[in-house]
Amino acid sequence: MENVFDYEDIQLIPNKCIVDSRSDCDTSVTLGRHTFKLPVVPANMQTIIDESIALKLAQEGYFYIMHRFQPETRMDFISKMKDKGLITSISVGVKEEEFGFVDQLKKENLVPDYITIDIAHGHSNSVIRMIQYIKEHLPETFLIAGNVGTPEAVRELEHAGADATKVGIGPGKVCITKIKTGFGTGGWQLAALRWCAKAASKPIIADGGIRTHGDIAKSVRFGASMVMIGSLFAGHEESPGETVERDGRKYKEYFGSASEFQKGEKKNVEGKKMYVDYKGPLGDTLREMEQDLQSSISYAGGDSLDAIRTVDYVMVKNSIFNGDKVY
Ligand SMILES: NC(=O)C1=CN([C@@H]2O[C@H](COP(=O)(O)OP(=O)(O)OC[C@H]3O[C@@H](n4cnc5c(N)ncnc54)[C@H](OP(=O)(O)O)[C@@H]3O)[C@@H](O)[C@H]2O)C=CC1
Ligand SMILES: Nc1nc2c(ncn2[C@@H]2O[C@H](COP(=O)(O)O)[C@@H](O)[C@H]2O)c(=O)[nH]1
Repeated sequence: MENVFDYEDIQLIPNKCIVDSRSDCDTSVTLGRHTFKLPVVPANMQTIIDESIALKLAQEGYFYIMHRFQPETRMDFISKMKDKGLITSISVGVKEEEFGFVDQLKKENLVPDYITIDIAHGHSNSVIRMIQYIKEHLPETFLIAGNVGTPEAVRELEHAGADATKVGIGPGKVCITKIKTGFGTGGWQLAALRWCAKAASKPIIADGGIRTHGDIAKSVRFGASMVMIGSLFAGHEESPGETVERDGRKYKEYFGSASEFQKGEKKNVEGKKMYVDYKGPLGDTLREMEQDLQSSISYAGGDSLDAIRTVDYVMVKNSIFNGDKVY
């Protein structure tokens, strides 16, 4: 790796605009058999998504991935979504009982449209075994596997049968993997995405480290088909986390999936908890994301996401905010 950079080190270079209004720009993206309004998916974390947010997102044409931290509710969730004719998208782990869960899905013919294997260190035999098992028993399901941070890992998971890979180890806002283990893509997530995307033959989901809406366009430029976001989706009215009030201001909790709060014990903790500003309704953020991305497309000189994928860029080395604090 020669070029190491992150989101704030990059600016995309504008091209001549071909639309008369930003609303003429189409932000939709196809992943698997379905097309979604935005190339963005809220993180499959317990303080980011729950069943009612999943329902709202699916009804409104956004991609979602339900988390895996209430495993006993997953069958019922899939049934309810299927009854309403909505897309089903869930997460699994790799422990022994998850193989039984896959068997149960097959037996009851509750085949999810999307399954995400959600593991910290996805470049592992346990993940490869799970990919092979799901592909054997639920071949119709679009399978996302992660997380990884190297081209070798992308190639190996694709070769095992994954339909998409998720890139990002340690760049998350509530992540402490980078501090506790010394490993990961924290601090160079955008460069790692580029490195992985060059090796990929299937879609890549960039996961973690998104701090501004412009980072979504940058992810698309560097090879992402979809972008997974936690912290920017935390703190909404609908967000599952606890709400607290301090000095007249509202905050909501956001904790890591490998935090003590999620695990209920202090073992192999690689995540922390924080409180983020209350942000109001989720719909407002989704709308603003869409408008900002439409504007990105217009600056790229096109009318669809593809225009962003080939724009030129410059490296500005940590200077684009000139010391301003954003978000
Ligand atoms: N994207 C990221 O940077 C990170 C994300 N996370 C999130 O935290 C959650 C928990 O992740 P995870 O701990 O993987 O899931 P689990 O706690 O479900 O662990 C899955 C299995 O993998 C084993 N395992 C976990 N980490 C390693 C490792 N480094 N080497 C070998 N075996 C390992 C575990 O055993 P054992 O516990 O005994 O080792 C367990 O058997 C997930 O939602 C994940 O996305 C966590 C850290 C980083
Ligand atoms: N190292 C850890 N990473 C975690 C944990 N829980 C979730 N995550 C990852 O973070 C992203 C969200 O990142 P953000 O910058 O948008 O907030 C999420 O999708 C996971 O991949 C954790 O406990 N430790």
